[in-house]
Amino acid sequence: MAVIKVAVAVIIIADRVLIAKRAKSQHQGGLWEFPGGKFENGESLEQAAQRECFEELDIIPASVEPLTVIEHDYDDKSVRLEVCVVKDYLGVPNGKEGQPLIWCPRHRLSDYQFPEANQAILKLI
Ligand SMILES: Nc1nc2c([nH]c(=O)n2[C@H]2C[C@H](O)[C@@H](COP(=O)(O)OP(=O)(O)OP(=O)(O)O)O2)c(=O)[nH]1
Repeated sequence: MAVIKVAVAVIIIADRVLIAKRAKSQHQGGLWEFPGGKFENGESLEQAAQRECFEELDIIPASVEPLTVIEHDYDDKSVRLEVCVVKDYLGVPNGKEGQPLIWCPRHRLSDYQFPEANQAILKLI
């Protein structure tokens, strides 16, 4: 199975993390996620995270720090999540694709359901 390479941005400001709800129609739909999406040709993690944050949220990350890489096989897809932490950005976050957004206190993240691959990220933040 081809591995889908995904840039994932964990946006943390004042101990709150920005999470978004995936649309029902998407892979892993209905679950909460960290903003991000598939890499385009030749992009670095910083470039992909900046593009996805702008496309999905109307913000431009100003600091992008690599956090980890997670490889995970779902039944129907294999993903490689390249995860970064964003501690500063330009703009005001807005769910441009109609996706619900929540600034979740870090200690409340366990109240939300994330895709299985995210468990490894949740342990690190
Ligand atoms: N963005 C994001 N994707 C995640 C997370 N956890 C996780 O397993 N994924 C998986 C779900 C999808 O299979 C893949 C991301 O694909 P996507 O559909 O969001 O990417 P995209 O916005 O570029 O997609 P597209 O609709 O433009 O095709 O990574 C996460 O926290 N954030």
